[in-house]
Amino acid sequence: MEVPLFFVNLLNCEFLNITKCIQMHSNGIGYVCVVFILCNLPLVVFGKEKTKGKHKNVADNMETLPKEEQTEYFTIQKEVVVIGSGIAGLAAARRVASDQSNFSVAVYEARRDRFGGRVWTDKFEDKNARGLAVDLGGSGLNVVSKNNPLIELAESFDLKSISLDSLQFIVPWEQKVYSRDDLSEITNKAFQILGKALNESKSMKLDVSVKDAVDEVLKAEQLVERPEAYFVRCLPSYILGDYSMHQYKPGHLDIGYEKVLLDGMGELVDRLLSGSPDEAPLHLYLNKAARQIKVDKKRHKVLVRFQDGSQVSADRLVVAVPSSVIRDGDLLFEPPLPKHYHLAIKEIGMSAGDKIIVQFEHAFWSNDYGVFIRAVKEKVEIGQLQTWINIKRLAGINTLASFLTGDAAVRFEKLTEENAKQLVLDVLIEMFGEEKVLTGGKIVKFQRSKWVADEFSKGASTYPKVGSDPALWDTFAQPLCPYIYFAGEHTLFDGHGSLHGAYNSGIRAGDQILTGLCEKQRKENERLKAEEKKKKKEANETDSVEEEDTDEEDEEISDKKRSKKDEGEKKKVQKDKNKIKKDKKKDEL
Ligand SMILES: Cc1cc2nc3c(=O)[nH]c(=O)nc-3n(C[C@H](O)[C@H](O)[C@H](O)COP(=O)(O)OP(=O)(O)OC[C@H]3O[C@@H](n4cnc5c(N)ncnc54)[C@H](O)[C@@H]3O)c2cc1C
Repeated sequence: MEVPLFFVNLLNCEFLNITKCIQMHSNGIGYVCVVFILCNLPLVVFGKEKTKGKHKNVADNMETLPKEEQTEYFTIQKEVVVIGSGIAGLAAARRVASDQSNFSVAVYEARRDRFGGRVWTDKFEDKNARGLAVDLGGSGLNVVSKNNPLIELAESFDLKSISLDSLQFIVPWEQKVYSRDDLSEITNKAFQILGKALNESKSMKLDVSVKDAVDEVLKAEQLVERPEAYFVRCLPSYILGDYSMHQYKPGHLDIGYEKVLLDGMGELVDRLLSGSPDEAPLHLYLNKAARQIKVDKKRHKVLVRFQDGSQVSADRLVVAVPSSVIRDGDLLFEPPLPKHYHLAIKEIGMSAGDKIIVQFEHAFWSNDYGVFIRAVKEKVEIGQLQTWINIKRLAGINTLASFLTGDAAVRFEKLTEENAKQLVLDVLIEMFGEEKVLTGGKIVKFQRSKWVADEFSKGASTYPKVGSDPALWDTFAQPLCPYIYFAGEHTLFDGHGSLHGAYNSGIRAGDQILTGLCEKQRKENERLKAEEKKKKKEANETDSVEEEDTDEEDEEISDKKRSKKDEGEKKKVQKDKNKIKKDKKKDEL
């Protein structure tokens, strides 16, 4: 065999030349196996003896295939790389791993010490902590969403879920506390206000924020100082300030997140990684922050370069990092993302949101309620520690968890640990009174997230800003065929900003790869093109046939004309002959 030429071809991944090279020199002796390590193909098997089936005459067959499929023809397993080990990335990887005979999959995660992304059951400080008591990221499973597969998934993993029930609404400056029937009257009225705001905004062409639309209704109906007004102003969509009223649906953000897992949401992502007993664990690489994604058309691969200088190549890539990471150019694409992807990522809102968890020596709050909501008066307090979850009621630990949303989260992240703790105490004193809070003793544990400052999340979750269109989210539902696929809560509108949305997007990306969406689309495009070409050709042929027909018709016409002319001429000749005869007779006479 012409060894140097073979290697030149191998280095360039010129499969067609390699096969020809081997065919020329193997003289039909058995099979030749080549491991295309350089080209990152797992195994290629072919031979001349095999007369039936796929490998009968490889070189000839290959020539009939498009270049891109020449690689695929030989590849037994396609390599899939997933960037980002949030719930979306893990769902995509798990889905792809379900077809092990055709795909191998590996997940690369930027963080050094954990996976799960915005799901973070932080057991670092207390390894024996009940997961729920240390959930610093997404934890509530939406029960009103018809599209929430996580409830069933948690059940299949035998994870116990519990419901947050019994709400108490506290209006501190009025020293009023509402619960049960009183509260359901307030919440009903609050949602009537929202409904009115929604209807009025729908009649307007221009979109407005939930906040502005609600404020308008409150002002018009003189409800500003009513408890239902205080309640509606506690809703996250109001707090965010620029949440689109046109795109508003209560279940997206404000209601339904009532079920939590006793062992924490981290347990669910653990199971996605490790799999059920009959599944193999996923391959996960931590401390691998992707920096650049490069499509290598020559090799029909996509390369991922990491911050540490290493790189991997893959046949298919799932990008499951938060939208903010792409928006800020922390992950570069070569060729660059198409313009409409950039536009979408810029227009999609990213909320600021955080959680705090505080454990006391003793519980000083009532265990009759699962959730406490605090109304606020001052603008600066909007979104600041308004909703509190009673972990004691759920897991028997003297712990409360609370949230920061919008500007309040950004400010809170900048506070020192001491100042943050002090603010928490101040708020609790306002809600429950100093005397009671003092009975709680010391703070024994204080944990908080900083999702905005975190370079791998840069915020809590996506939401529709005033004037935005759901189609922005769906932009990322479409892969950059055939190499790059997207997953993440920011890649589908139905479920954006949620755990179930992230999960569903991962399953979608996995399915797009498994079912060969891009290949199908390419074939369909080719079919349409061929059809169009055929139609054009047929149209041309009809034109020329028509032309031929016209010629014949013309000929017919001219024939007729000619015969008429001939007839005319014959008649004239006859006439002339008769005249001559007559003249002759005259002359004879
Ligand atoms: C405080 C808070 C509370 C929430 N509460 C709820 C709730 O109760 N219910 C609910 O449904 N949703 C909730 N959410 C939203 C929910 O957590 C998210 O929608 C969901 O977790 C997003 O998952 P994801 O996989 O799309 O993204 P992520 O979980 O963010 O995953 C992306 C992954 O990519 C990694 N990454 C980033 N950059 C790179 C890079 N360059 N290279 C490699 N890896 C990279 C990140 O580290 C991360 O692991 C909450 C979110 C927050 C922050």
